[in-house]
Amino acid sequence: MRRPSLDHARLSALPGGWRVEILDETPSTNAVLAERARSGEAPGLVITTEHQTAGRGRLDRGWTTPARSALTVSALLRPAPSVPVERWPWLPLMTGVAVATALRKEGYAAGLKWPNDVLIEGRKVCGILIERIETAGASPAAVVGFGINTSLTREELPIETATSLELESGAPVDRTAMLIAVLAELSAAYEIWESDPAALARRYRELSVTVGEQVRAELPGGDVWEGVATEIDDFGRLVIATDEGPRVVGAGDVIHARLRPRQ
Ligand SMILES: O=C(O)CCCC[C@@H]1SC[C@@H]2NC(=O)N[C@@H]21
Repeated sequence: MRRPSLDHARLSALPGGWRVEILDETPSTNAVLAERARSGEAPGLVITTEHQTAGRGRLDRGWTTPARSALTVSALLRPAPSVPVERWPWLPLMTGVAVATALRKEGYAAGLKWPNDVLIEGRKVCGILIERIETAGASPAAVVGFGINTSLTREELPIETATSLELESGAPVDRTAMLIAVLAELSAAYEIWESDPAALARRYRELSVTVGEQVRAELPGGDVWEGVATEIDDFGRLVIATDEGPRVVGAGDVIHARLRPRQ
């Protein structure tokens, strides 16, 4: 059965100033939006597609999904120059807060695996990739990309520790409604990011499913640290109690010992 398309009409006038453009097919919504950002596009533009064929993932991985089986979305922000640059690393975590909050309001038991994977019952349902784009004559842009698996079947999942909303709920997902809900939460989380970083950190910590877990952190330089994740610090980094003492992780891949493959 053909999966339903996004509903242009319901996405045409959204609160928060979001302007949504829907592409039938594109290699990567982040790539399209980054190009628009470089040409000086104003914040608020959202690019989504029915079929992303060569999406970009974290750590140079790919992110490709069958047509109409996911929400593959990129939203353009241009933080005010008055926001300190040290707050930028919180943007991916902020996006995780927005997606997890939207999913929770829809009844999913969503949580955040550090830094910004959204999990349901230990399985990944959404990945997030933020790209910073320098723009001549304007403040730098953040391309906020997220991919939510909405109706992927078990056979279509890229890895056995992934899931989709429909696999979790057993019910069809209205992708248009879900996109509207996530954009509303993105507006709210962005406002908190701009005005009250401590409140954002509190919200992130409430949603974290990594703190308290036995984890293995694989760092970009090749180091591997194992231990219990003890906290998210004020810079959004993960602190791990290893046998050699506390270690602070700013970037890398974190694997939960208890991540469960779908049976
Ligand atoms: O590796 C991850 O977990 C991050 C995946 C991010 C995928 C999204 S889908 C929409 C946007 N466009 C891209 O090319 N990537 C992001």
